[in-house]
Amino acid sequence: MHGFREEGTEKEHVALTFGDVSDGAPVLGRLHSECLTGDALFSLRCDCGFQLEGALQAIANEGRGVLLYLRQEGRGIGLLNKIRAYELQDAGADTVEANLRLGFAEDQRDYRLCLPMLQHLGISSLKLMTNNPRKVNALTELGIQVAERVPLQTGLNPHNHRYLLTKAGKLGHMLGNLHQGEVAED
Ligand SMILES: Nc1nc2c(ncn2[C@@H]2O[C@H](COP(=O)(O)OP(=O)(O)OP(=O)(O)O)[C@@H](O)[C@H]2O)c(=O)[nH]1
Ligand SMILES: [Zn+2]
Repeated sequence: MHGFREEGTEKEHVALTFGDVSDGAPVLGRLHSECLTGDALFSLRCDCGFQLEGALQAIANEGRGVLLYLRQEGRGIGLLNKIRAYELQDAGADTVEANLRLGFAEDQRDYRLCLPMLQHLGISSLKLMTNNPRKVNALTELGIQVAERVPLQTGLNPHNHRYLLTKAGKLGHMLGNLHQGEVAED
């Protein structure tokens, strides 16, 4: 485990590595944005906890990989604002509309902080586990090669179905099999 402090925000980020990641070959990796509710409190409103567990399992299976745990709670708006956004969503807004109503962009994340973290670890090429094209583009622009995008689709349930549809429809996430009929109702 490697700890990093971001200049300016003073946020503390963490990298977990498994095996030798600095030999130059593409590394199975995940940029995971903090989600206290999903990652630690088992919320079913999103897919974050399932993705975190799935990514760590995949890295363990591969015997080699990296997870950057980025303190970008709520797509960068912070925990308390995410709770406010959830209240708006309970009143009918979707996840993007809620952010906009609170005066934020739909996605406030900035991935530039990943570059010094990956450089420190000797990683220049990733097999990136994500459904989010913005992460692929951001890393590529930073000069990190994305040798492969590995889909990370897991945790679909009745509570996050609408949220995932919005991510696919408005945020460009590459998610297949989101049809209502395939979701068991509770
Ligand atoms: N503002 C806001 N943030 C949310 C909401 N639900 C989850 N999040 C945050 O969204 C971030 C995860 O982003 P996602 O869009 O789910 O996934 P991603 O990281 O972009 O893409 P993947 O790599 O495919 O997982 C975490 O920081 C969560 O806290 C929501 O309704 N509103
Ligand atoms: Zn989440």
